[in-house]
Amino acid sequence: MVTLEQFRYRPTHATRPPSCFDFHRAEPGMVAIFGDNGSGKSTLAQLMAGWYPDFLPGDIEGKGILLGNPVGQLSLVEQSPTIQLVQQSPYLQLSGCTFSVEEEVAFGPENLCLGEAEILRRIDAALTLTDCHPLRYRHPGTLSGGETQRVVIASALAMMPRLLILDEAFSRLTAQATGQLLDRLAHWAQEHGSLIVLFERHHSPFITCCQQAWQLRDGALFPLC
Ligand SMILES: Nc1ncnc2c1ncn2[C@@H]1O[C@H](COP(=O)(O)OP(=O)(O)OP(=O)(O)O)[C@@H](O)[C@H]1O
Repeated sequence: MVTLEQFRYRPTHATRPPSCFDFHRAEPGMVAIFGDNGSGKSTLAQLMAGWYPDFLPGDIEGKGILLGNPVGQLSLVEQSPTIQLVQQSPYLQLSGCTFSVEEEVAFGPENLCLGEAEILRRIDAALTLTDCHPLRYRHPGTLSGGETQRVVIASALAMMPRLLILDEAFSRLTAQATGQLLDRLAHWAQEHGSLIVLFERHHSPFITCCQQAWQLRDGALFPLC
């Protein structure tokens, strides 16, 4: 589903040599990439989410394939039905143009021009998985950080992506909420034939839910399991 072979990304005006990535995952499931602050996690997450070149200007080298398409071939809009990225700051990812959590989660599927019944089915499933049903009629602007983070994850799930990238997407959740959500996401990935890639600083509790893991260090990925 994702292959990077001797893949290098050199940002415009880079101040350090480019990292060189080797990563391969052909099966659905949940995997993780760990790295310290400044190791390049978010940049790699954005590359895997198809942000090059629209939001990641620069040069690439090597082989990079996302869901069968070479990195940089499709625009972000073309990739949004199949690839979703959730980042660390949830407030920056709300659409800003909806008046309820339900509308917020419906925003993506509505843009896919799906029928009403399918949109409602997706909203229900996403709200259930993320425990967001009690928030359904709340204005997104009134939510806490943790609630907003769960709504942003629900919005990504409602797109039913084949590749879901979660970049420190649990930072505002309690340990208990994180554990429960990880279990559910691991099941969801298997059930839908999707790949979830977690980007995190600490191994625990993430590594135990993942089938494969890598450490991002000194500009390269080292397999952990
Ligand atoms: N492939 C690369 N080549 C050159 N510079 C890079 C590359 N990847 C990342 N950088 C630069 O390194 C810095 C840290 O990158 P990034 O934000 O991706 O790391 P991070 O691990 O997500 O950090 P944090 O955990 O602190 O959020 C940024 O200034 C980024 O532009």
